[in-house]
Amino acid sequence: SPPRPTAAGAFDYELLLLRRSPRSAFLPSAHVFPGGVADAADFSSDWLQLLPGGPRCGLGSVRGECPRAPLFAAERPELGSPLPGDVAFRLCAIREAFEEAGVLLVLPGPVADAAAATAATTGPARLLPAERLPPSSELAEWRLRVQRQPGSFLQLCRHLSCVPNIWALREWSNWLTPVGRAGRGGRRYDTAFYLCCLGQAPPVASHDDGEVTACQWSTPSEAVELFKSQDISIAPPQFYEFCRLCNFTSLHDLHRFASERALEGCERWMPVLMIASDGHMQILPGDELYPEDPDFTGERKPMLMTDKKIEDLMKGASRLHRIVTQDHNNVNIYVNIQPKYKHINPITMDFKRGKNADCNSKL
Ligand SMILES: CC(C)(COP(=O)(O)O)[C@@H](O)C(=O)NCCC(=O)NCCSC(=O)CC(=O)O
Ligand SMILES: Nc1ncnc2c1ncn2[C@@H]1O[C@H](COP(=O)(O)O)[C@@H](OP(=O)(O)O)[C@H]1O
Ligand SMILES: [Mg+2]
Repeated sequence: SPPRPTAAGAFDYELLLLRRSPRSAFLPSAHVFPGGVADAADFSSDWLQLLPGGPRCGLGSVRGECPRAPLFAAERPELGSPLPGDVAFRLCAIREAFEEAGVLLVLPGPVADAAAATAATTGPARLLPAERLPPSSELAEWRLRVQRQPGSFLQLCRHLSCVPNIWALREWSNWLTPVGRAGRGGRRYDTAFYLCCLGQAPPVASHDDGEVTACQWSTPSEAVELFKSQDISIAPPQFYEFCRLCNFTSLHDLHRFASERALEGCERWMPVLMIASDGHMQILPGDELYPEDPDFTGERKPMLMTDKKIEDLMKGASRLHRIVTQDHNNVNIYVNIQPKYKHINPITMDFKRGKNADCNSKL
């Protein structure tokens, strides 16, 4: 989201947060980023008629030296899809943002080639001006149609002579639901988080009164404060990302960082739960307690149990990368390892004492 006048040192951008329905089967009432499960329509070969040619439809290649996360590495042609996963996931993210929040991230089409895509998306993105959009009642009808039938999103793009702006999204992180946190029917998510900076005033976001019951724009530190004061509930991945975004008060700096960093790809993180006598921890890769051979399916050792206290598990630990929960809103991130993939560590703070643990913290 966009620059806006603020006091010196304050954030000049806000994040779009959506409150999930209390009836959701997974994370009811939690605040999350827009998004959802990829649909077969996101992998349709029909998209190739709208997107520029080339192996990745004009997306630059990821040149990082570290291996690609499995979600991105999967050979889609072998799975029956002509579109690379990364293209389909971006189409899914843009479709879901339209369905859930009514925000339509598209560019006037056609986008001729990779060079045109790059040129159009170097700086923070812009949405279509109102005069390029149909009347709001017509757009609302399209939104319902897409909610019912995800394939209608392609028809909408054709109707508007537009292309989903897949190039505005920057690969940011990849979270796999811990085995011990699976939802109904064992449901888990391998979630790609993309970051998109908009160089304009925040667009109107409207909830769908179904899956989503409220939309709000908040700065990263406001989101953390709302969580601390128990005004909103958020899951560990979103909490981690809010604290990571707290490093950036300037949209421009965030956009530059995310654009350069995205070329490295990202690491898939599956937190491993450790239940202690007075709380629990989500252990992340790089922590000295992270298992060498984590149980990704839950068949062997879905979570670690100890009768030690959290304090004992923290004492003397040298490599830390963990999210520690002592009460539902007393959640702290401890990290002292070097981030991989040119990423940045979250700003950490000690919520219990109500002041920042990191003396450089901007929170
Ligand atoms: C799971 C989503 C919110 C998507 O749901 P939808 O398809 O829209 O119904 C996803 O966007 C998301 O945020 N995924 C992040 C990864 C994940 O699985 N997060 C939940 C972890 S549960 C957890 O850790 C609970 C806890 O320890 O408190
Ligand atoms: N009116 C409503 N109230 C609660 N949840 C709803 C809803 N309409 C849709 N959903 C849920 O939102 C999820 C779709 O999310 P997305 O498309 O973002 O992945 C589905 O969850 P399930 O997958 O648990 O059925 C669906 O049931
Ligand atoms: Mg969703």
